[in-house]
Amino acid sequence: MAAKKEIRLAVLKARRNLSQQETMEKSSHICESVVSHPWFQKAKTVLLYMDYNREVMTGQIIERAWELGKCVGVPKVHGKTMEYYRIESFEDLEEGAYGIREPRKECPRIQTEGAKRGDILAVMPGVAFDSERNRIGYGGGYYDKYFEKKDNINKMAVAFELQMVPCIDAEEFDLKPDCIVTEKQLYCPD
Ligand SMILES: Nc1nc2c(c(=O)[nH]1)N(C=O)[C@@H](CNc1ccc(C(=O)N[C@@H](CCC(=O)O)C(=O)O)cc1)CN2
Ligand SMILES: Nc1ncnc2c1ncn2[C@@H]1O[C@H](COP(=O)(O)OP(=O)(O)OP(=O)(O)O)[C@@H](O)[C@H]1O
Repeated sequence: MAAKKEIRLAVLKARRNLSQQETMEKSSHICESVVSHPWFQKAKTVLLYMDYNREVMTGQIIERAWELGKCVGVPKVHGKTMEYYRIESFEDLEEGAYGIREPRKECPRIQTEGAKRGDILAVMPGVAFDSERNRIGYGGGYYDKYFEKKDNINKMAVAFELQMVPCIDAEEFDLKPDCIVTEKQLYCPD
C-alpha cells in the first residue's frame, strides 16, 4: 500500500516536468491512436474526461467524437462517487471538484445499463500503469467504483510513456483497463 503512494508521488513529479509543448505533442499522438482504434469507431457513446494537471489532453478526441455524431460523456463527482453526463459543447461545462471542468447540472446523465459490449467506449486517465495494465489513479477510487460492475464497456486508458512503471501491486478492487495507449505504443492483451 505504501508502494502505491510512493509510485503515485514519483510519477506525478515526473509528469510535472513535461513542458506544455511536450504535453500537447504527445497528447496529439495519443488522440490520433484513440480515434483510429476500432473501439472508438464502433462506439456510439464515448466516456471521456476533462484533462487537468498534465494529464493526456482529450480535446481532439472529444471534437472528433462530436463530428462523428457520437454521444460524449464526462464525469461529475458527487462526494465519493462519480457519474457521467452528456455534453454537446464545451459551453456545457463549469468548474467543479478539484478544479476540474464538469458538466453543468442541466446535462443528462448517461445510462450504461443494458448497453451492448462495443456500444460504449470509456477513455480514462490515470497516474501510473504497468505493462500488465494494473492502474493507479489519484487515490479517490472513483474509477474503481464506477466501473466495478460494467463489463459491457470497453475500457481504454491513456497515459504518457513516462507514466509506465515496472510493476504495480494491484488490490482486488483495482480497475484494470482492457488496453493502454501511450505516445509510443499500445498495451493490449493478445
Ligand atoms: N481529469 C480527471 N477528471 C476526473 C478524475 C481524474 O483522475 N482526472 N477522477 C478520477 O478519479 C475523478 C476526480 N478525482 C480526483 C481525485 C483526487 C484528486 C486529487 O487529489 N488531486 C490533487 C492533485 C494531485 C497531484 O497532482 O499532486 C489535488 O487537486 O490537490 C483529483 C481528482 C473524476 N474526474
Ligand atoms: N468498488 C469499491 N467500492 C468501495 N470502495 C472502493 C472501491 N474501489 C476502491 N475503493 C476505495 O477507494 C480507495 C482508493 O482506491 P485507489 O487508491 O485504488 O484509487 P485510485 O484507483 O488510485 O483512484 P481513481 O479510481 O479515482 O483514479 C481505497 O481506499 C478503496 O477502499
